[in-house]
Amino acid sequence: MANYKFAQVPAQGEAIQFENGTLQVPDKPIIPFIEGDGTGPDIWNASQKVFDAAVEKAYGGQRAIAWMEVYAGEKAKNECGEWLPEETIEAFKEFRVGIKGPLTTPVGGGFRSLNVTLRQVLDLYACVRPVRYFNGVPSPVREPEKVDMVIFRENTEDVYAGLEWQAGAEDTEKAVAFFRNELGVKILRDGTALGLKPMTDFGSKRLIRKAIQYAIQNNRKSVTLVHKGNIMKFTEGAFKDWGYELAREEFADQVITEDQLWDTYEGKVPEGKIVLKDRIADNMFQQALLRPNEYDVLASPNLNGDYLSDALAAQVGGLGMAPGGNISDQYAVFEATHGTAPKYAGLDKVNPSSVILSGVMMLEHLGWQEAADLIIAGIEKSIQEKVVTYDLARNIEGASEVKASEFAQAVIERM
Ligand SMILES: NC(=O)C1=CN([C@@H]2O[C@H](COP(=O)(O)OP(=O)(O)OC[C@H]3O[C@@H](n4cnc5c(N)ncnc54)[C@H](OP(=O)(O)O)[C@@H]3O)[C@@H](O)[C@H]2O)C=CC1
Ligand SMILES: O=C(O)CCC(=O)C(=O)O
Ligand SMILES: [Mg+2]
Repeated sequence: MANYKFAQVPAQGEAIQFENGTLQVPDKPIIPFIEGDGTGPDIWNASQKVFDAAVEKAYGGQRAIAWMEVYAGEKAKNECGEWLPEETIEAFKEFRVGIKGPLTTPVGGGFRSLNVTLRQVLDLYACVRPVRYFNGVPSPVREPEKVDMVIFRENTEDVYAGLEWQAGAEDTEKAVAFFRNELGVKILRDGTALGLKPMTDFGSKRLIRKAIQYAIQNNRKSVTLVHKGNIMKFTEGAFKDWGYELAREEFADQVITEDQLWDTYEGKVPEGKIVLKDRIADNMFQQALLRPNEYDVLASPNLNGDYLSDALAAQVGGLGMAPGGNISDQYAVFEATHGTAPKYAGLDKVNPSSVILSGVMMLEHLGWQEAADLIIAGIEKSIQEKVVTYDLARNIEGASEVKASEFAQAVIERM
């Protein structure tokens, strides 16, 4: 076991193991969690109660989560003297499955995103963000029930990797000189800033593989590659090409392309096949609004996936309803799609459903489906009875607006 200086390892729990490619989950797994910055503590406190109540109700004490707080962000800076102690990363490795609240990232300077760092150092290569509609949630679109998509966003590469050089810095000038003199790039202005957009077949294919496997295992209809390959030909265009190549190499029996669908199958999807499509990203944003029922699993490079996540979340009620998980073959750290929503920090106000639903994904990942189902039932009933937080209440007539903690209690009472 790693040597923990700040975190306390719970005495009554065991580590999840990974054997022969699968998780071995004990009845009392130790699950590390990061509370998060801003609204993080409010949401976490509400969510944790829901998880414990659901597990208790589903398994009558035979199973329980042994929570282990680990530190990152402002709390870590205050209590451990650093933003992301090494032991936090060690804990997510040692215990394999964890959950986190949002962490603040300064804009335009300061430290790099701790969220992105965690994804990179743990190599959590797939950011999985399901977008589904709960009956009764107010939405800006006419038929939100048609939205049922799962975003698989590449999580380790692309401009999101944070490889940037500041305007005027010595290294930047060297790089600019290299591009001008060695590669003949004429259009770089003096004083330019630079960023790199690294993308590989390895990184793209493992993400697209996970998306296709998910589609097969969950009887989904299609996987759409979302790219800007007309403009960024060798990065985003290659993402698309690598996706089709992967489908040919590894999923020839299960996947047909959209061209094959029309050329060979006259538009009728053969039983048991998944259609692989691609859309240029700007078009995809309007397709998602106008024809959401034609889209199902989406696979995209990192930045497109970031934008798509918030845009699609809006269609089903907003970021308060948007869960996610960062998943690799061995490790997983679940987290909501949204950030710290700082203006609401400490008000016990924002919607904890995002983190509660991220916990549902975590329980499903552990194979604890019964507990996950109880939570979904509790959320559905609370919303049907119009017991909701401010974000939904502001657009539901006759709603009872409750605080984050009260919403969690309402879910527990309705499980
Ligand atoms: N994974 C992570 O940890 C992430 C961290 N961040 C970081 O968070 C910080 C703030 O980012 P910002 O751009 O303001 O984006 P946020 O996602 O934090 O908030 C944007 C808006 O979304 C709504 N919202 C967010 N969460 C909830 C919720 N739980 N319930 C209801 N509504 C919600 C609020 O809308 P309204 O104002 O309409 O009420 C809020 O003002 C930044 O430092 C950013 O880098 C951002 C994204 C992810
Ligand atoms: O790390 C951050 O601050 C932002 C991350 C983000 O927006 C996301 O992952 O969706
Ligand atoms: Mg985002």
